[in-house]
Amino acid sequence: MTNVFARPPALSVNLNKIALLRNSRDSGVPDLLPFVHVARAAGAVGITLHPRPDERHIRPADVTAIAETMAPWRPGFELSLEGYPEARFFDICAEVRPEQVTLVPDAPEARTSDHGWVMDERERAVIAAAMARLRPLGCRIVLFAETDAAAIERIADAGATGIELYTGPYANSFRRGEAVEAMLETFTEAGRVAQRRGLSVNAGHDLNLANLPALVAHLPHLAEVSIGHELVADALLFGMRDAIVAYRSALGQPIEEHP
Ligand SMILES: CC(=O)[C@@H](O)[C@H](O)COP(=O)(O)O
Ligand SMILES: NCC(=O)COP(=O)(O)O
Repeated sequence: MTNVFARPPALSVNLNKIALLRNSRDSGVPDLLPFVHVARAAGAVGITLHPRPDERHIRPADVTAIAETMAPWRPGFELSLEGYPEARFFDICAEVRPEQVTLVPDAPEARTSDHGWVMDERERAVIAAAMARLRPLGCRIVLFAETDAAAIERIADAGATGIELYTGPYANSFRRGEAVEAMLETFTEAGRVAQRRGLSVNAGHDLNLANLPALVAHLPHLAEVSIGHELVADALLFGMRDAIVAYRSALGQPIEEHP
């Protein structure tokens, strides 16, 4: 299937790994704020931040400072926060009122986000409480999801705005040179289920310049990808601006000539 009619997906730049490097010393270097300016100038749709409970990378103060930096350009240049639905995270969201919140089912000690919501009875209760807290903020409420049609249906029943499809296993198989066509077809089917239920479709985790085009081709109406780890790794090699432009090109976005 080719994504020939829908608008190319937008790119939100996740700065977690810049913060991880910053936290390895007490100098405050690298400062995150210049990367916000570069991301906007390079055509990203916004910034994604994941203030985890252990503050291994993004801290609440980073969210506040980045929101203030972005203020003149919001809501067009979007702030997107990711996190587990608990009081600390809700307080951060209430303070900066992001355009989008993506809820992940991560345990506090999780090494990274490595699964979506199954929406069993316990999780449905957690999400219902989260919806009550987040809806008044007026943000899009997205749930991290796997390509499980039944779970996506339950996410729609819970009143979410959209899903973010977890792409970690796909990226891993792609990296190992394994056949991924079957996985891509499951993304296509998951996208169909989401679209039928009125859910927007985002995607994320371990996406990179090599594995993006096939995913985009198999996910018509993919609205947005949020990318951090591999984009920052590429930025170490060829600069943040050029990395963002390369990822936008891999998404099929028209690249305007920069002066
Ligand atoms: C939800 C997801 O896949 C990522 O956005 C997540 O934020 C990655 O977290 P780490 O950067 O802590 O691995
Ligand atoms: N939601 C995915 C994200 O924000 C970044 O994930 P990754 O590219 O760091 O794996």
